[in-house]
Amino acid sequence: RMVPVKLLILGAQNTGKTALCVRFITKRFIGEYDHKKEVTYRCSRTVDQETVDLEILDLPFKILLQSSEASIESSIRWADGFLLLYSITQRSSFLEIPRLKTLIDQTKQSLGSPSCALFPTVLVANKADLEVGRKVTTEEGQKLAKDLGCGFRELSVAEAVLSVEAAIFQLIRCDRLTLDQQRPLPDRRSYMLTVRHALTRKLTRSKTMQW
Ligand SMILES: Nc1nc2c(ncn2[C@@H]2O[C@H](COP(=O)(O)OP(=O)(O)OP(=O)(O)O)[C@@H](O)[C@H]2O)c(=O)[nH]1
Repeated sequence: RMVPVKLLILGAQNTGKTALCVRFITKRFIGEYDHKKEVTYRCSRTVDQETVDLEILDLPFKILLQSSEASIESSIRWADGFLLLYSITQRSSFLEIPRLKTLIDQTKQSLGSPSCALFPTVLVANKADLEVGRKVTTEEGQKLAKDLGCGFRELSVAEAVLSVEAAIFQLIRCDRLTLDQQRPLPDRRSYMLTVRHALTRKLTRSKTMQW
């Protein structure tokens, strides 16, 4: 694939969007960030023996709130796949997810895309290390992901780098699958011919076996 895969990370304030991006790019966990602006991270990774160029856009929640609808929509239109983040310690961030998913679906559908299955999305439940402060169960996360038709991962950006990679790789694999589905179907006539040839061969063989 020549063009980079473009991923957009969305979620409520303090869910760990920037921490996740930085973890993925640098493999390090950095607790606090001064900047609160929109950042696009660029990198290359090997996924299933294939090099993939990536662009990951981190939209801080404040910017999301202040932005005009048009500029959020243009970020959504730009993206090939979405990571929706909430924190297991912040119930309001979990409740924010369906609204964000609806925004994605409406924006993509307004482009004339036929189905929401065409927009790979993974729901990420972050801060799994803060078990004592848990406000959203794993089952609730799984159920929401199922209802919204997304993948699901519960992880801790603070504790594990591999699970962050796994979540992003899952999204890239979904994206690839989507591209495969969008490939044109084989020509109907040549397909019918293939079936006819296969049937003829089978019939001839069974006749030979019978007689
Ligand atoms: N304990 C714990 N803290 C985390 C984890 N991930 C992020 N944090 C902390 O959560 C806070 C918010 O992280 P950010 O990455 O700035 O969150 P954000 O979603 O980018 O926030 P906005 O820019 O406000 O939208 C920071 O204090 C992080 O150190 C995690 O897995 N575990």
